Amino acid sequence: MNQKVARALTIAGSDSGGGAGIQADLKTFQELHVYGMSAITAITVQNTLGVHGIQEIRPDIVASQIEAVTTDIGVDAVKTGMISNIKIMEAIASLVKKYKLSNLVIDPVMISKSGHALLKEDARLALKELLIPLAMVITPNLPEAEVLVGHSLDNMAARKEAAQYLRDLGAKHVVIKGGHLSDQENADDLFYNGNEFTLLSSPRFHTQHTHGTGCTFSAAITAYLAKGEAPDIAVQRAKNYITDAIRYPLNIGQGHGPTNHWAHRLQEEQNEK
Ligand SMILES: Nc1ncnc2c1ncn2[C@@H]1O[C@H](COP(=O)(O)OP(=O)(O)O)[C@@H](O)[C@H]1O
Ligand SMILES: Cc1ncc(COP(=O)(O)O)c(N)n1
Repeated sequence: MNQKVARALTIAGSDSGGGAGIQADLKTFQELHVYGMSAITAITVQNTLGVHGIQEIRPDIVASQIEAVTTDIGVDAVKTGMISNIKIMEAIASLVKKYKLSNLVIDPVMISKSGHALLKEDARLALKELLIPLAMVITPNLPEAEVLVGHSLDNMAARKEAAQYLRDLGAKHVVIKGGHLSDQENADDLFYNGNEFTLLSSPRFHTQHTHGTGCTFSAAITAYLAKGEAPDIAVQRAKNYITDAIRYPLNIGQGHGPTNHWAHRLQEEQNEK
C-alpha cells in the first residue's frame, strides 16, 4: 500500500469530556481517513455539564507544536478552534504565513454552549485583523457572526451582508451556521464563495446533544480540504457528516452530550448486512 495520506492539523483547546475541541477534531479526521495532528492552545476542565477550569498554554509552546509537525510531517489543511488570547493568536498567524498554510479553516470559537467565555474580549479585534484575512473558510455561528460585524443579524439580508463583510476582511469562503436559529424548522447554514450564496440545508433535530457540533463541522471541512476537495464541495460534505452525527445521538453524560462520530458509518454497516 503506497497511497498518499492526507494530513490535517487542529490548533485548538482540549475538552476533557471528549465532545468538542481537539478531541472532536481528531475523531473527525480519523473517521474521514485523514491523518490528524494537534497543537493544543488551552486545556479545559470540561464535561457535558460545562467548563469548570481553563489553563492556557504558553504561546511559544503552541508555536513549537505547530513548527514540530509542519517541518517534519507536513500539513495539507489546518483548522483553528479555541484561541483564548492575543499572544497565541499572533504566534499562530505568523506561522500560518511562514509555512504558507493556505488551506486554513477558522472556527472563531467565543463562548461554549454551556455559556463559558473561551475567547478574551480584547482578542476579538486580533481575530479580525490577524487570522480572518488568512482564512480559506471561516465558520462563525450566528452569535459569533454578530460579534464580528458588531450588530444583530436577525434576517437573511443582514446575514448575507455579514458574509460579504467577512469576505472583505479576507476570508475566501464564509459559512454562517444556523444551528442557533432554534425557531426554524431546518438547520440551514448560509454559504458564500464570493460569487453566490447557497444554503447548506438539513432537518433540525430536537436534541440537547449538540456539544461540539461547530468543532466537528469545521474539522470535517478541514479533512475534506486536506483530501483535495474544493471548498464548495468540502462544506457540503461536512454538512452531511455533522447532520448524521447529530441525527443519531449517543446519549452520553448528564448535560449537553457529544455528537456521534460513527453515525456516518451506520448506513454502510446496514448495507453490508
Ligand atoms: N439541532 C440541530 N439539528 C440539525 N443540525 C444542527 C442542529 N444544531 C446545529 N446543527 C448544525 O451543526 C453545525 C454546527 O452549527 P452550530 O451548532 O450553530 O455551531 P456552534 O457549535 O459553533 O455553535 C451546523 O451545520 C448547524 O446547522
Ligand atoms: C475546548 C473547546 N473548544 C470549543 C468548544 C465549543 O464547543 P460548544 O460550543 O459545542 O460548547 C468547547 N466547548 N471547548
